[in-house]
Amino acid sequence: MAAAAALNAPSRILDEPDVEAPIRAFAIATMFWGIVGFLMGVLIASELAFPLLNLDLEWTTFGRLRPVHTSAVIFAFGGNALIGTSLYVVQRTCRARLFGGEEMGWFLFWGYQFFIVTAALGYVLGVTQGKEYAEPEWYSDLWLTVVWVTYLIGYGGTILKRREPHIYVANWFYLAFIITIAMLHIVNNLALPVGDGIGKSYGVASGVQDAMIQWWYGHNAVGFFLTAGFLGMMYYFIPKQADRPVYSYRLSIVHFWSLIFLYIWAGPHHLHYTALPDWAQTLGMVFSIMLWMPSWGGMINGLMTLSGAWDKLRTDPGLRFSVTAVGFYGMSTFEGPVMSIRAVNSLSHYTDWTIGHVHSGAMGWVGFITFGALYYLFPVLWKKQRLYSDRLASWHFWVATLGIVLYITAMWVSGIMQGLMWRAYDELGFLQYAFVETVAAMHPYYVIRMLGGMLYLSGALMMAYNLYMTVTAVEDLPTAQPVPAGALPVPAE
Ligand code: HEM
Ligand code: HEM
Ligand SMILES: [Cu+2]
Repeated sequence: MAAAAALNAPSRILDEPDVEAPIRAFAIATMFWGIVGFLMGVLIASELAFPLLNLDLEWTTFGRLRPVHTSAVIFAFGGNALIGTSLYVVQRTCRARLFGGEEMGWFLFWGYQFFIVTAALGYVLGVTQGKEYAEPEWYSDLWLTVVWVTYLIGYGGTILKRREPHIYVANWFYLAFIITIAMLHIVNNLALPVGDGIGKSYGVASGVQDAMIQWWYGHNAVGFFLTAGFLGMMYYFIPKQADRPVYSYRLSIVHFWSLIFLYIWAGPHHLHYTALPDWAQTLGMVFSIMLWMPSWGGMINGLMTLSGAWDKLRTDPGLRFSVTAVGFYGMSTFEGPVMSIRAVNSLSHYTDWTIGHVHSGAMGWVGFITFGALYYLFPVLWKKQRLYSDRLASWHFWVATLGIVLYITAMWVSGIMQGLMWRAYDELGFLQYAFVETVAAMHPYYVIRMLGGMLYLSGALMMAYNLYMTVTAVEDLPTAQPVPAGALPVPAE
């Protein structure tokens, strides 16, 4: 009950435009970086299909642009979505203004954009730590640490000064995301700058310890950035869009604790058949398989929230994105545990199967839950009566879904084919295929993936146009009349 009351708490105290202004900026930045990141994805997908497009220039090669893509979609698109929505959600569910106010919001906004730009510039110029998803060199890392600590203070401070006794579950997920990312970021980036320039450092760990720390980081970046944070989004926006309380509040708490407890141990599934001791690989595998359960618990909780409101899927395209996102979440969290089984991983590792798994989670879950939230947020944040065009949003939905389906089915086929070709022997015990033959066999699938990416990108462009028109062409909400105190809703205790 307390939870439902928190979710429906009146947001009148937040009506002053100032606190919302940085959140509007985060919403715009999410859209902007999303398009940049998807465009980069299409570009590197095209480079894999047609290597000529590398242009023979160091700045435009696949090797340098790939981290521009991954960082743009994860940290710029996903990060702006998470910071923006978390600041929106925490103020409403806590009935408190952002701790640190508008200034804090703007510092976070510009500080984070500055981090993104310094990191991306480094990649293009060849400055990198060479650690996947942790490529930025020490100067960008230090700056991000400052911004992130500010974020923790702003977010935590808002929870501490809340006027609603209960801490709604979405905040738990967001807080786990903020705290864990701080810990991962600091430990994985411990490094000593060397040389007279600023572009080089050595990490403090080496060998297999370094590998383990890197994949403890990498795996939990998936678990806490791409999963926990977006689950916070799910737990706030799906009930709002469906106009129903969370299906089971108790399940959401079980979901939370089991998920964060299990995720943190599963990192070694990225290091099967390496120098990492066998027992650690087995540990990672076992925890990954167990992770299937809380993941599906969360999926069921998200989907069942629609009980009695399924008809809304026909009329609310934003909700359609959110619910399909939860479906993709369920799919990728089933595929992940399967791939973590060592025998399966011996086939899938290093192949496009991994890339397909990544993108059903990334484009399907992370992308779609964010699109759903943006379609909900834009009219609310700009106080508009409605979305400019439901029809266009519907087009976005189908075009993007088709794009994902093309992407991941192409990668399943090419990945499994690639794995099988690598391990094929002839009757004399020689490898049956030269490596270059496997590369040639990938070509048609790389073209299909590129087309899938183009569809996904064009969907995002439709969204950008739709949201722009929502802000500029849709009538404002009538200005709210002050509500007499006696008419305020009271939580049912
Ligand atoms: C237009 C849509 C997209 C296209 C065309 C695309 C394309 C690509 C390509 C070609 C790669 C490199 C694959 C390889 O090295 O073989 C890649 C990697 C990656 N992309 Fe995307 N991508 C898209 C959207 C996204 C989104 C929305 C996310 C995350 C939210 C994402 C996250 C990643 C990650 C994490 C990797 C690295 C995977 C790994 O190392 O296993 N991508 N993408
Ligand atoms: C129960 C949940 C999950 C488990 C157990 C799991 C497991 C795995 C496994 C075994 C791999 C392959 C490692 C390798 O062979 O190198 C992998 C790769 C990956 N997964 Fe998942 N996965 C899960 C959910 C997700 C979700 C929801 C996302 C995205 C939102 C995701 C993103 C990734 C990424 C980005 C990689 C590639 C890492 C890299 O090599 O660069 N995973 N996952
Ligand atoms: Cu992992």
